[in-house]
Amino acid sequence: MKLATARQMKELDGYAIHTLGISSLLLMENAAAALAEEAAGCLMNPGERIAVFCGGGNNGGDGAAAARILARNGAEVRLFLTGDREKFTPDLKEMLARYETAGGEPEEFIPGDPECEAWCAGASVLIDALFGIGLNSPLRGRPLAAVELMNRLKVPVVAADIASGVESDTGQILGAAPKCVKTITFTYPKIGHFCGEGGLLCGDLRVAGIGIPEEALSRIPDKIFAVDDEDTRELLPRRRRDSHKGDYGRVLLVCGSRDYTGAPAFSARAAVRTGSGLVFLGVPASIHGIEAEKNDEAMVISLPEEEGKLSPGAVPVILEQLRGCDACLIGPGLGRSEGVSAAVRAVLETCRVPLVIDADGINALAGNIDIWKRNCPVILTPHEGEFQRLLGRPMKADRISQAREFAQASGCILILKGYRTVTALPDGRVYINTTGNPGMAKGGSGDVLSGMLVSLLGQGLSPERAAWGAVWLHGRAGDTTASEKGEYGMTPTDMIEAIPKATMQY
Ligand SMILES: NC(=O)C1=CN([C@@H]2O[C@H](COP(=O)(O)OP(=O)(O)OC[C@H]3O[C@@H](n4cnc5c(N)ncnc54)[C@H](O)[C@@H]3O)[C@@H](O)[C@H]2O)[C@@H](O)CC1
Ligand SMILES: [K+]
Repeated sequence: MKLATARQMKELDGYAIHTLGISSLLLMENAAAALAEEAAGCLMNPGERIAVFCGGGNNGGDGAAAARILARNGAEVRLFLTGDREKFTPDLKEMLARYETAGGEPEEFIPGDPECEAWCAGASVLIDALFGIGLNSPLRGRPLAAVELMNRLKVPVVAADIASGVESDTGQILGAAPKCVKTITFTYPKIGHFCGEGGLLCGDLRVAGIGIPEEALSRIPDKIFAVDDEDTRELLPRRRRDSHKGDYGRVLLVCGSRDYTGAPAFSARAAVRTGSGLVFLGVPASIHGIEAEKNDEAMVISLPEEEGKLSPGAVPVILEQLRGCDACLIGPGLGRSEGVSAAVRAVLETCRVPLVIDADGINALAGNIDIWKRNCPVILTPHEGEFQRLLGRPMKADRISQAREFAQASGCILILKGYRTVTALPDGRVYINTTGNPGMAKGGSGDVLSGMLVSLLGQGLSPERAAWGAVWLHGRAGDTTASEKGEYGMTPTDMIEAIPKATMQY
């Protein structure tokens, strides 16, 4: 699902209005009709109360027009204004005039007014039309008081375009924002509906067309996406009836240390469950027996080690194993040592097939290995802590900008894990994941993801599709697990067991 930035939306609206000659008031009426329909959906009967909070921009204009439509349909509507009248946009002024012509009386919102608060407490729905994509500073004064009132009352809030106070391009809250049951957005969803706090506040999201023609819509570049069911429909390769295990990839996983015996098993079992033909798991010699015990399907290879971690002597064995493999994963549970750094460096320089570098593989890269020296597509899968170590400094911008900048500069695909994991591609495209839940926030989850990812790469998916596809599928397996076991008790092992169900739609 394509997303738009605030600037792109403004350019698109401007193009529709000034170049195609579509009336801005018509666009606003269309937006308001969709908003009114959603608000009316919250009523038990048409005569119930609705409070509409309008700001001084065109988002307020949507609210004013929706107020007129709802009142005409029999609702008991009050419209509260929070902006300075002198600064109202022309379209808001026109919508207020139409509201008055229809018999409505816009009121000034007075913070703390007991009569207003008591009336609003008896409403069936509140409409938040304070700010949309034009928000440019933290909420203060009357708009802030209106948001605080909305959050205090136990009345469902429906947002016009985006919850006011949510920054459209990042999802960050500027000052405060209402918790909404529904958001009705126009033309394209925005990043702020999926990322950051904004993703938690918008409630059910509906996207309404407001009459901007197809030819104009294509002006928004295909750069930012929220991955949805539609995008992943054809994700996995078909398994032909006459195929054999060689058709589903040989993958090499280099993982584990004496202190981390779970990570290799999570990754290897996840790769098996995601459909790999052959999984080779290279681990330090001292845990070979443990891993062999844990993994029936994977072929466990013993690697030279020192004190439970890979030694430089492991490098030639790993490189030998790498030959003939279709994809490689290095990192989960390796710990930190000279041998680990040597192995990561050697694999990076030698590998000719897609390479996933995760966890301690990323830590080994931080500061001392040049990731530009490589001959294969590289996918890095850090969480925020690992990412900052990789950058060598704290993140200074929002997750999306930071991830995109890194992917473009390094030429690597970056999967920045966390709530709404971001996959950034070297060409500037960014995919925001929509699956997953807090039950997955447990040690071992990341190892499951990297195993699924290397499996998809081995099965021949392009590195781009494998990256955002594995993240989505991993979240889906997590969601299936949470629905069966609950978020508290679910484990990475449960998630691995849920991968088959998560892949069953294909
Ligand atoms: N023709 C169009 O452009 C359409 C616009 N529509 C609506 O218009 C919205 C965008 O309208 P605007 O660009 O007027 O912007 P907004 O209505 O989002 O409001 C921003 C206005 O308030 C000011 N402002 C920003 N942050 C503030 C703050 N923290 N405190 C006080 N004032 C602040 C800004 O200077 C700006 O004038 C969309 O989100 C959408 O709801 C829809 O009606 C569809 C068509
Ligand atoms: K709003």
